[in-house]
Amino acid sequence: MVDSRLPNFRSLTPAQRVEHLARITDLSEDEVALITQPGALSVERANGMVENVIGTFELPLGVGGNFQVNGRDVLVPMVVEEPSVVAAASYMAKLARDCGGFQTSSTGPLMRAQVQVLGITDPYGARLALLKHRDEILALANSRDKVLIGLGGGCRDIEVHVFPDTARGPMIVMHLIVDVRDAMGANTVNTMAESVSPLVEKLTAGTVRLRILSNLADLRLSRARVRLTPAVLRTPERSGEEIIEGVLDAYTFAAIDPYRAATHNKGIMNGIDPVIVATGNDWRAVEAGAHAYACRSGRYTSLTTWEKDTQGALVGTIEMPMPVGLVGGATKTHPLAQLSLKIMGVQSAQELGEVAVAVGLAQNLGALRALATEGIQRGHMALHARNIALVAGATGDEIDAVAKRMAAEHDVRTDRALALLEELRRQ
Ligand SMILES: CC(C)(COP(=O)([O-])OP(=O)([O-])OC[C@H]1O[C@@H](n2cnc3c(N)ncnc32)[C@H](O)[C@@H]1OP(=O)([O-])[O-])[C@@H](O)C(=O)NCCC(=O)NCCSC(=O)C[C@@](C)(O)CC(=O)[O-]
Ligand SMILES: NC(=O)C1=CN([C@@H]2O[C@H](COP(=O)(O)OP(=O)(O)OC[C@H]3O[C@@H](n4cnc5c(N)ncnc54)[C@H](OP(=O)(O)O)[C@@H]3O)[C@@H](O)[C@H]2O)C=CC1
Repeated sequence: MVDSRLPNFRSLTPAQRVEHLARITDLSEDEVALITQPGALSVERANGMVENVIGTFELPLGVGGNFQVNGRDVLVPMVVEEPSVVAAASYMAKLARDCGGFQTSSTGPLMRAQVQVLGITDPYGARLALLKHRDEILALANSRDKVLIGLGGGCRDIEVHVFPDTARGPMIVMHLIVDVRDAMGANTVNTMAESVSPLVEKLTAGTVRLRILSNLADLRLSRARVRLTPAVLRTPERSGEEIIEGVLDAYTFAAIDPYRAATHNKGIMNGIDPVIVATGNDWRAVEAGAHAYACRSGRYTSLTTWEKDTQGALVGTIEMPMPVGLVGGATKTHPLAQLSLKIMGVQSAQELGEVAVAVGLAQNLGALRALATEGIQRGHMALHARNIALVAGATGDEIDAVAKRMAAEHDVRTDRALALLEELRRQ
């Protein structure tokens, strides 16, 4: 079993980190080379993925450490350009593991496809016509994807939503509810939606326009819960109780105010998107689902909840759509995507979604804890300082030397980095 606790990982060189990772996750020499050498995604392969390709664009690949999910240690590959994200997630995962880590669950992998029908005068009558022929519609949808049916997936049900009075006249929207197993499922459900459209037109005497999945994947939810005692949260400067009160104040702000909720949820996605990108999944789909779900009550609010239990411990939860796959899209074409799954040791798309939301919950706590106590700048800017040093032209040992001076001075700016670099080079 992998030990995800990574003490001193930060003080290793990237090569030493990969060596450690390879040892504990059993990576082959070829897999190590994929991580360490540039060009894991060849231009030839990239050219097969999207259009007008002229090259590839690399981003840092880090590892979120310390995660324990349902009692299993998980190393989390994170592709992200923003400093302090990996550190904050690892930090909160370290605290959480002392309290049993993250407990997760999820719904089945059910996606929705929408079929828009116009040109009808009796939308409620058309609804009943579709519901009456539900089995026929399901059979037709399921005749299209033998592989998915063989894997135990397929179209499970239909819903019909009526919009009796729109700017374009009465409209009905039929949803296909499809179990997409280990795929993200967009192409799968879109094919089904297109294939049932002639039957839908026949049954409703209407005209079908759009046939496309819904990114509000509210039937495909992943959930995570974490519980941290005051003793675990305590720092030399502050009691655990004080930190919990601060986190609860911060959460309440996000729960009541959409201006704050947008930033709060961005902090959650700081943790989730890097996992989605590292596994070759469609982060726009996950982002769209997250924010639409955050608005499901009609008011945009927090994707997480934070509360205090009767023993005074902080309890955090998250629930959100997680349309991710282990197959399909770029998950098998980008060589590093499958490697990320191997490092995580996940066996199903559901498990991947659950790990991703656990990381999002940890990330949210990392930001709230910092914001409600010392402020975000100390930890974040200290790590961002390395970026600024690079912008100023620092190389090799100069990067850390310049970054440390700026962090110590609480003055992280490019002009200061340039001055420090000049000073360093004069010595
Ligand atoms: C940055 C820390 C973690 C420092 O915090 P610290 O107290 O200086 O950390 P530490 O040195 O005591 O280390 C504690 C643990 O953190 C991890 N850690 C610590 N440093 C590193 C590092 N260099 N490399 C790798 N891991 C690191 C590591 O796991 C370490 O344990 P160890 O393994 O060493 O026993 C803390 O200040 C923090 O969590 N800050 C919050 C940062 C954050 O949220 N960043 C997100 C970007 S800001 C944003 O975009 C979102 C936001 C804030 O707007 C969202 C919102 O408003 O809600
Ligand atoms: N609005 C959106 O979010 C949209 C997103 N997209 C894109 O769609 C792509 C994802 O679509 P998706 O349908 O997942 O991709 P694919 O169509 O590439 O893969 C799904 C197919 O893989 C096959 N398959 C093999 N093994 C499994 C398994 N274990 N579980 C499930 N299916 C399996 C199935 O049948 P078979 O082998 O017969 O194919 C299935 O239909 C992403 O690239 C996304 O960006 C596209 C349109 C809109």
